Amino acid sequence: MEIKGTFLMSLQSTSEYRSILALGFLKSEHLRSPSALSEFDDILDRSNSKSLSDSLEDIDIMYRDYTSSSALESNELTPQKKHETLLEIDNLILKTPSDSTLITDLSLTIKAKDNLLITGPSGSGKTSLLRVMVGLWRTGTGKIIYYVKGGEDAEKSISSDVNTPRDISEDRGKSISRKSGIFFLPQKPYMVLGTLRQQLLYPTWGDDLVPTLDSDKQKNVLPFLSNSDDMNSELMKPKTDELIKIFEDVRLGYILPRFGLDSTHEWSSVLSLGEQQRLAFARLLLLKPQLALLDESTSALDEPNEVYLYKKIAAAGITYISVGHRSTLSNFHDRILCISTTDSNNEQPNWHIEPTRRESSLKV
Ligand SMILES: Nc1ncnc2c1ncn2[C@@H]1O[C@H](COP(=O)(O)OP(=O)(O)OP(=O)(O)O)[C@@H](O)[C@H]1O
Repeated sequence: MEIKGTFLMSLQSTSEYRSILALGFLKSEHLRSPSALSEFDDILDRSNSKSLSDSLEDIDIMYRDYTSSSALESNELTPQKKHETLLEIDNLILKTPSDSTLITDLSLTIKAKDNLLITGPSGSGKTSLLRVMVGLWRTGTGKIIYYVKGGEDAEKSISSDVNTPRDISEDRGKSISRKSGIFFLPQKPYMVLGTLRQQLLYPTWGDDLVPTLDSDKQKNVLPFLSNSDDMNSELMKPKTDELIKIFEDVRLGYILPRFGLDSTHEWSSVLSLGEQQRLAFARLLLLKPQLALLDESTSALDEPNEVYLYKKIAAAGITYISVGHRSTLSNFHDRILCISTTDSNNEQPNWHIEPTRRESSLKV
């Protein structure tokens, strides 16, 4: 995964900026800070001059209600059933904002519990594909359709928010993403200013939190949220004993006696990257989204911890798509999407899908 610059500087186009706004990700507190404002001005100025990338933005992302999935293989319409279609990618041609083609004519369907690993050489476009899937990039052509609960409402909200950024309120942004049932975990998890309790509750129950945008280490993070609007209610908010259990579940129980749940620290400095990655999995296990997009999210973990966490999310019924280089990752996935670098002399698609061969002892 390529990570360069600050979070703000990593926004590549007006659509990224709008997507972030649409998700209510940037809080008004940040927009009031002079340095943040000037960074935003810079971004907008640069974005306005990016007529090339904007003119290339032709990838459609749609959210449909899961009951409309044509690929349902049973007559029962209960969500989360195995074989329920969660995602369809149709004839996707993925380009960078500077118009280089990364992936040619990709079509694939992801069904519940059909976990996909994306591999390929460095620079082939794995992270870019996830960027497109979460709406950060739209450069290229084709369609991405998510089948989620309340999909049609989510679709309407997204298109209107993207088209009318002035009208975007944080609440609307949050409710859109809550409906999406999709959660994106980057390699470097997003640490908010606050307590460990608040780290865990972010982003779903973290309405009072301030993202730490001032650190060079915080970037490229788009927390799409989970199950339903109800998730945000105080009633659903996890209680202290549940939070403690989740820390134990991701093998982070040992940090609680050290810090407690309610003291504030600069967590991106205090916790190792592996600990931050486990904390991000704790958020995932609290939210239990339908689909998780994992971009080298276990890269700083040793193999036993990686196996353990994948087993946990599989047991929680979360379907996932991972990007990663480690060969052991194939043990936790059903299929591999292999992307190769594009060759202008070859008209064949630069990708293929193959089943994984798993070591039975490591299967999740
Ligand atoms: N904003 C941008 N404008 C132009 N090109 C870009 C931009 N961002 C990334 N790229 C290029 O797109 C290509 C794919 O990048 P990407 O990060 O998707 O690769 P990757 O397969 O995830 O690589 P790695 O395995 O090293 O993480 C790279 O050549 C990169 O330089």
